[in-house]
Amino acid sequence: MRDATKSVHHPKISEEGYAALGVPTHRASTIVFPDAEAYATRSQRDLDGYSYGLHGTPTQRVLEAQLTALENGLKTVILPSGQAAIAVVLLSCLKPGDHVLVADNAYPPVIGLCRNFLEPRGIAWSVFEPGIGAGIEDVVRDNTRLIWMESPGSTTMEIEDVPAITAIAKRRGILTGIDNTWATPLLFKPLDHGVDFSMQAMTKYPGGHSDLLMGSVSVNDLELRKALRDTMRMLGFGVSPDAVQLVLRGMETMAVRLAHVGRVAGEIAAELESRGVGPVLFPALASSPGHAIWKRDFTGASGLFSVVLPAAHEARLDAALNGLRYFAIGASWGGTRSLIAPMSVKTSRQMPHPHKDRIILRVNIGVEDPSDLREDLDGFFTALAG
Ligand SMILES: N[C@@H](CCSC[C@H](N)C(=O)O)C(=O)O
Repeated sequence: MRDATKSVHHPKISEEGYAALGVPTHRASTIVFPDAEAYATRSQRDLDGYSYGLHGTPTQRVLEAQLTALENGLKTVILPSGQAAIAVVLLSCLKPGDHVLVADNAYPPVIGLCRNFLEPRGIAWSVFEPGIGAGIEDVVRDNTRLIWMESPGSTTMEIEDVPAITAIAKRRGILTGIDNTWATPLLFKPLDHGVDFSMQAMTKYPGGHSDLLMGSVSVNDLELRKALRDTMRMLGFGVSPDAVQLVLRGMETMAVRLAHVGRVAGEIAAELESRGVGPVLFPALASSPGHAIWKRDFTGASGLFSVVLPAAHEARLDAALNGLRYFAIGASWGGTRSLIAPMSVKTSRQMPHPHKDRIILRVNIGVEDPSDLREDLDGFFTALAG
């Protein structure tokens, strides 16, 4: 072997006696095969096997298996973002002539996907009131193929009656999916409640440090997993093993972080409600829509809540935001840093909503000292009140 060849052919070394706690980052585009026949038959390999880097390396397989275990599922796929995960669910099971029912509190880009991508391709959509429960029976159509839920919903935080909806969907042969990003499978396990597609944006709590994008979908049915993987293959969707490694690391502390931010968010949300800063939207508060269902179905709360800004305070919002010391101004959430993001549901919400014309402040509680956070919020709401 000459030098140039030696330079690219890595020597085999012994790994005997080596063991570490972290998951190795296996990077690959090319997967190599032991012989010509193995290469020729690579497409027959099991979906959990290896054929091309886009479809996963052992690093991805570890994360898929770990999520499957947490979700009480059978299989999991991982996608480049939460929105990509939602899109792949919809594209894997809808065809022209079908209809999809979407919760009116769904992440706004889901409505954009329905309006701007599905509808021009002959897939009908409509929204349902998040508190509809068993009333879903009245709004499903003969061609409804999928019901898409989000509980609690983006920004407005209503909890949906998932068991009531899935019971009716099953009887009518309709698939169901949910964005479970707020709760993660640690606080709510959708598959246990009859949901077919349990999706979460791992961008948030599993990643946990505001530095990556990823999504996952877990299922209990091999055919659904195959349809998801086929769709991903056609669209060329895969995830970087480096990002997966960061999620695996983040997940090791997720239970501890969630318990902490859920407790602090609960205390602060209750304090803000008593102070009368405006309606506080947080499923753990008795005043929040769907609180009784949250108590029945969830094992806890995470650290994200919303505060509806009174119209009289809007003019002072920018100055109040600029005065924050510890809260950063930013929209994504679930990381270690506390955030405030002014949001509006004016254009995303299809149905009437009491806060449709208001600015809604989405508050992410991070892992800073709660006393610093209280001080910062005290100054913020004092400045808003004028
Ligand atoms: N429902 C959640 C998460 C939606 S996806 C988040 C992110 N943009 C991604 O694509 O990973 C929310 O409302 O934030």
